[in-house]
Amino acid sequence: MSELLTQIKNKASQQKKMIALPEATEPRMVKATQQILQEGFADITLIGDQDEIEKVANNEGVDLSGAEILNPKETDKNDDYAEKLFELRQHKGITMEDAQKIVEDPLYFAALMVKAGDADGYVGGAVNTTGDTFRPALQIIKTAPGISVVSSSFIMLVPDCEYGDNGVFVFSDCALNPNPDKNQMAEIAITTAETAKNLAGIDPKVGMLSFSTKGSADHELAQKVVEATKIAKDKEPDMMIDGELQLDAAIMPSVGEKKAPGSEVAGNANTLIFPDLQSGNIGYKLVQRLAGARAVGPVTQGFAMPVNDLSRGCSVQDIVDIAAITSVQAQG
Ligand SMILES: CC(C)(COP(=O)(O)OP(=O)(O)OC[C@H]1O[C@@H](n2cnc3c(N)ncnc32)[C@H](O)[C@@H]1OP(=O)(O)O)[C@@H](O)C(=O)NCCC(=O)NCCS
Ligand SMILES: CC(=O)OP(=O)(O)O
Repeated sequence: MSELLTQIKNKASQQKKMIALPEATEPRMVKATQQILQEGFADITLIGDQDEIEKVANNEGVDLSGAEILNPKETDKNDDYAEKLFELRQHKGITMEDAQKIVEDPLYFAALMVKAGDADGYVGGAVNTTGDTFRPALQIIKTAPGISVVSSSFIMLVPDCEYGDNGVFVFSDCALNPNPDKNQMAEIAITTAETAKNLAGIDPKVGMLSFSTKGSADHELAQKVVEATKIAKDKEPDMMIDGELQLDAAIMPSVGEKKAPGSEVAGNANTLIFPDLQSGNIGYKLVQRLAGARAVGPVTQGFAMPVNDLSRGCSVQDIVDIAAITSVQAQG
C-alpha cells in the first residue's frame, strides 16, 4: 500500500524542491523535518523564531541540521514581501502598515515566499484550521490559469479492498468548498481526475455521488449532480465519468449493474466526487477511521503553486507524505 508513497518520494528526490513549513514550533513538524531531511527528498525552510524551534527540537531529541530557519519577524525579505502583499491586496483595503504586520504571520510569510519563488510550496494545517491555512494562499497565490476553484482530494489507500483500483481511491472535495455549485462540482471532477492520474497513478473512473442513482430520487440536490456530470462530460468528452450514482452503485459491480445498467463507470469507480463538504469530509473520515484506510491528503488542486493542508489530527508520517506530494506538485 505504501508503494505509492515510495514512488512519490522517489519522484520528489529526482528534482529536489524547497518546502516551507510555517508551523515550525509544532513537535510533529520538527520530527517530520528530521525525517524528510534524512530521506532526502526535499529541502525544508522552517518559519518561526529560531530559539523556540530549537527548544522544541531539543525537547523532542530532533536534529534539525540541514533545515533553514527563517524568523518572519526579522528577515531581509520582509520589506519586499510587505510591498508585494500591499500590491496584491490594496484593492481589498489593506494599508502598507497592515501589510508589514501581516507578513510576520508565518502562514502569510510562507505564501509570500512561494509567490516570490523563495520556496516551491508550503504545508500547514497540523495546528491551524483549513480555513486559516488556505486563506493566505487563496489571497496571494491564487488559482492556476484556466482554473476557477481550488479544491482538495484525498488519496485513500483502503486495506484488503477489492473495490476501486485494488483499494486505491481518490475522494474529493473533502476539505475546501462547503457547497460547490454544478459548475464548480464539474471542475472539481476534472481536476480530481488529473490528481488521480498524476499522483495516485490510477486511470480515473469518476463517480459523481448522490443519494440517488439515475433518477431514483427526484430532488434538486440530486439534480445538481446530474447537471454537474453533464457539464464535466461536455468539457472533457474522453473522461470516464458517470452520475448521479449512489456510493454502492459507484463502487460495487453487482449493485452498479442493477442500478445503472450499461454504465462504464458504475461498479468500477475509483475517483469519487462528493456533492458537498458535509458528505465529503464525513465520508473520508469514515473510511479512514472505520476501514483503517490511509488517507493521504488533503491534496489541493488548482492553486497556481503548490500549497497543502493537513488534518489537525495528522501524524508525523502524514506530514512527511504531504511534503513529498507538495514537492512532486512543484515539479509541474
Ligand atoms: C477555504 C475558505 C476558508 C475560504 O473562505 P473565506 O476565508 O471565508 O474566504 P472568502 O470566501 O472571503 O475568500 C477569500 C478569497 O479566496 C477566494 N476563494 C475562496 N474559496 C476559493 C476556492 N475554493 N477557489 C478559489 N478561490 C477561492 C475568494 O474568491 C477570495 O478571494 P479575494 O479575497 O481575492 O476576493 C472557506 O471556504 C472554508 O472555511 N472552507 C471550509 C474549510 C474547512 O473547514 N474544511 C473542513 C476541514 S478540512
Ligand atoms: C481535512 C480535515 O478534516 O482537517 P481537520 O481535521 O483539521 O479539520
